[in-house]
Amino acid sequence: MKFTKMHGCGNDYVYVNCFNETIDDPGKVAKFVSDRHFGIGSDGMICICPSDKADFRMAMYNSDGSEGAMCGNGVRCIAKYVYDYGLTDKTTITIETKAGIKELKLTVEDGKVTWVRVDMGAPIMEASEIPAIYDELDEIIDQPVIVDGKEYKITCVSMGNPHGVVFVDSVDDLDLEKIGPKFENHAMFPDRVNTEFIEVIDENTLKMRVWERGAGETLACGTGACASAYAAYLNHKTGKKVLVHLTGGDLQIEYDEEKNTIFMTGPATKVFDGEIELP
Ligand SMILES: N[C@H](CCC[C@H](N)C(=O)O)C(=O)O
Repeated sequence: MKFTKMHGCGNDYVYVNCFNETIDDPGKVAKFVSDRHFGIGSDGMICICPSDKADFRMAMYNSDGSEGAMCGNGVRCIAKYVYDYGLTDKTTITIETKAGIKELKLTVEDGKVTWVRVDMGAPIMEASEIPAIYDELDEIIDQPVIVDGKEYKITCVSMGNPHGVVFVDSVDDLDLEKIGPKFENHAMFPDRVNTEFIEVIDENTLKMRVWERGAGETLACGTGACASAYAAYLNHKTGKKVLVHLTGGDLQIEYDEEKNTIFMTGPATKVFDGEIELP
């Protein structure tokens, strides 16, 4: 199987051009290639597929083989892939995902895509749609949750995939390996959850660490940065536009209230091309 290793702010995936490759059991292949010792090493696998509704279609799989509906860093990298490899010459493209069709605007320098702005769509707060269960609440905003004997306050947002946003005093002090899985598998999230731990630096800046559903701690999460920026705005901690410092880089997130949509702008980077024999 031919592949390209790419990342957005260090959130790395194995990208497969499914115009040329056929993958019978993508969940199993994702698990194999993601292994950092016995495989290629990545947070998961992303398939770039034809679409009858948009220019391209994304299918994303976590490193544990589970399928995710949406991936913010992934759609930016697909934009770079399809432009740089000549699958399109358009600088505004649409990508179909399991969370709807996203529009992306590409910045091209010296013939290559460097930067991508994505219309990520509306944040979803309805608990049943996330899905998240908290008493009879329709929306879960700044609610106490006890994890590992400690009380945290959580705000739940879907960006097409489920997120729990937790504001903390310092993200550096967290033992994510210990608390991450407890949030991910908490009884309030029937489909598990991606958890963002957020330190508010000032009204324009957030610092974030993430424990992703199906992948563990990753260096960045685009949908998570959007969910966190919206949660920070809802909780009156920031304005509508913030810079999010993630472990592997920065993303600019802007909530457009009039359109009720979130714009995410960030880098997309190719690491290398390769070929792997699948077991
Ligand atoms: N890293 C991705 C999100 C992956 C989400 C996945 N872990 C799930 O929802 O199961 C991003 O940049 O948005």
